[in-house]
Amino acid sequence: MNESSSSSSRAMGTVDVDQAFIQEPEHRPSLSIIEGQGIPVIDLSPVTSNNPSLSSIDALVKEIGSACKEWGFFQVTNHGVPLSLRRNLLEASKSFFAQSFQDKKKVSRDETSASGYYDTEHTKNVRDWKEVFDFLAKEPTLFPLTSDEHDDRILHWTNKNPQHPPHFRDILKEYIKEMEKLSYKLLELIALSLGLESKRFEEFFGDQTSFVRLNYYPPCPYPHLALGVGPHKDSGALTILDQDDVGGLQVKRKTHDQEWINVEPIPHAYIINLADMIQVWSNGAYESVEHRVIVNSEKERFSIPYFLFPAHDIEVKPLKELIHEHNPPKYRPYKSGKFLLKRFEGNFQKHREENLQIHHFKIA
Ligand SMILES: O=C(O)CCC(=O)C(=O)O
Ligand SMILES: [Fe+2]
Repeated sequence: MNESSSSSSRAMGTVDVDQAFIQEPEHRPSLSIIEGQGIPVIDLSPVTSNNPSLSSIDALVKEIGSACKEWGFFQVTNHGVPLSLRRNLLEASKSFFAQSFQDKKKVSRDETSASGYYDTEHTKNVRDWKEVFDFLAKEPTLFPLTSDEHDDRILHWTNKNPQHPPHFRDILKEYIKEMEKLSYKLLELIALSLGLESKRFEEFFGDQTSFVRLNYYPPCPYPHLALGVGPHKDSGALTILDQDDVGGLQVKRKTHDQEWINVEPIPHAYIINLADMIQVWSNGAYESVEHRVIVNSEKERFSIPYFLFPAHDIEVKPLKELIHEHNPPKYRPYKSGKFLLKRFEGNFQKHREENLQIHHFKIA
């Protein structure tokens, strides 16, 4: 966290608490451990090995379908992403965040591009206890200038490229290639599990606006009051997350009790979560699930999500194959890029109004 973050602090008990980080009482985490069955762990070898049998792929599609329905969150093993590349990226991330604030600020995000460093993200209007570096999958990434539906002006976003650590850009580029491969495999499995043609989702991702995020959660002196990331749903298609061995990610269980469940770190696995657009495309058959990150008073934590987003001008709406007389569309169409801009605009200060969410597009 930068030095200016304490400028608005006031004393609360013995710790100096910056009010911008403080969650409303209902969102403050209980730090006791919740026992319970964790999210499913799925072996992807039927689609990553050389000679898969058709029956093993069928079984995998069924497993993915149940995980999507029951949890919206699962972990995958044997996903094909080289471990050495993941280690290199994690080391590069640690070495980037270990620099001084002045050095990190040299690659700050600004209005010319969403790529870069910042430590001021707000989720639902409360400041997150974390630092971030975002890197776009495509260069340039085309994105609307404003959220106004009638404004056709487009920006060409490019990446911010830190001088340190060396090869930062090359490692990220290589990592993005792997994420693209894995995300297309997952989209195929999800399409098949919904009874769709396997490549059904691919057309949305030609000019994709996906990005990799490096998250750094410093130790936090008041983990009972703040969160690394407040409760939210991801707004793209899906997210592929690499987390280190510290833990802190929690997912809201879909059963009636709505408990927060810890997502236990499993060495070498990836966490997959469905995001808002899969919910709309599937007409609510699958749902985007709420999750959050709790912080730790002693340990720092690193995580690396890859957010898969379609092209900015894709109109997101329930897929026609899934719509029929007894299953009419449950969501109004929206333009991917305009929706995201409206949502970001709402993320900037702490105020009580809810920022734009997918349920605002629900047809009553
Ligand atoms: O750090 C994590 O484990 C998850 C972060 C997250 O949910 C997000 O950045 O959207
Ligand atoms: Fe998230």
